[in-house]
Amino acid sequence: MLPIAIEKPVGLDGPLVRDKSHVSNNNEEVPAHDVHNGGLSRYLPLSRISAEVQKPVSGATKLRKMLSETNELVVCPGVYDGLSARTAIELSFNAMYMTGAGTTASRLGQPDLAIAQLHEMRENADMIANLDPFGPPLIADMDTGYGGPIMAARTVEQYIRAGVAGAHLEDQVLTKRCGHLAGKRVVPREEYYARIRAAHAARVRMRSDFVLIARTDALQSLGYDECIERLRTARDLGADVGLLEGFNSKEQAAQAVKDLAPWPLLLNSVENGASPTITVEEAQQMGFRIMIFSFACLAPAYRAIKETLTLLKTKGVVGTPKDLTPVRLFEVCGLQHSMSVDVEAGGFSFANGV
Ligand SMILES: C[C@](O)(C(=O)O)[C@H](CC(=O)O)C(=O)O
Repeated sequence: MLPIAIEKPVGLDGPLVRDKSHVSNNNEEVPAHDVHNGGLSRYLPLSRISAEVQKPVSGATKLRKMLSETNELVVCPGVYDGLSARTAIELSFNAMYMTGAGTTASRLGQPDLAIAQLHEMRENADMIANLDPFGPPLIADMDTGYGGPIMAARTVEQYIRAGVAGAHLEDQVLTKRCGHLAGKRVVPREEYYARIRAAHAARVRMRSDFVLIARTDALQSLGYDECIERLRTARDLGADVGLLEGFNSKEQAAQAVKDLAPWPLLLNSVENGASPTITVEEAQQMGFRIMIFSFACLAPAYRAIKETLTLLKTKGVVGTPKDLTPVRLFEVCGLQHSMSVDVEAGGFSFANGV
């Protein structure tokens, strides 16, 4: 189900090469922040580049290999903008998830109700997926595919060109809503299958390792057996991974893994949503292969912003911790790399430091 296609690596062929100091003596990856004091730089200076240095591999190929060559659970924090993605990269997560709910909230200030469309989603995913060509692969939300089969295919093509490693495609009606809200409606089986066929055909045409994740939201209205039927058919139509949205219980989640084995399943963890909280360890034991935490960044960001703005409103101060200097925040966003680009090019912008 998960063969590795031969694919031209996505990323920059030029001077951006991975600093070998990230690899320890026993060949294990050393977290970037341990090496570079804040995950500042993953790139070698031009002067240290030689022929044998590692080239970037596409996120799609990386993700497919994680699924086909290991038994690990791929843990993906849900990121929604540049800073949350940079933070996940700083902490050396193996993969990331771009949440549609978070993209809609942060870019449009709107709820997760089919308001963000393909161009907003693609643009956000493109930015996040390309922050670090050597970084973690990005799984993205592709909702309903934003139309019929033609749009589902177009979405896959655009996501692949943007460097997205994989995405989930669901069976809700086009006027969809967050999977953890009541009142969801799904399209008939054949309409869903046409979306999946179109998405799979697009990935084959693009000769990409893009990981197609079939999601069903049918549990609420049609029940568990219908979900298993839909996912089995999606698998047979070429989907690489399954996602049953909104489990009612831990037992049901474990049962779905068994019923669809050995096909890999993704678990969407939305704390305080429709499903019980399942820990990474529990998901691992159940046999899930990917776990996304959709609200991992969005919910705490809202809380922190609100607390800070309340302080500003009531006390007239912001109260930023002393170590959170502007330089520190810019470092998270690749300041050192930007500076090295200028210096290597003979620029003078940083002759007097920053
Ligand atoms: C996974 C999801 O599609 C997302 O956008 O992150 C949402 C998350 C949410 O709104 O709770 C979903 O589960 O539908």
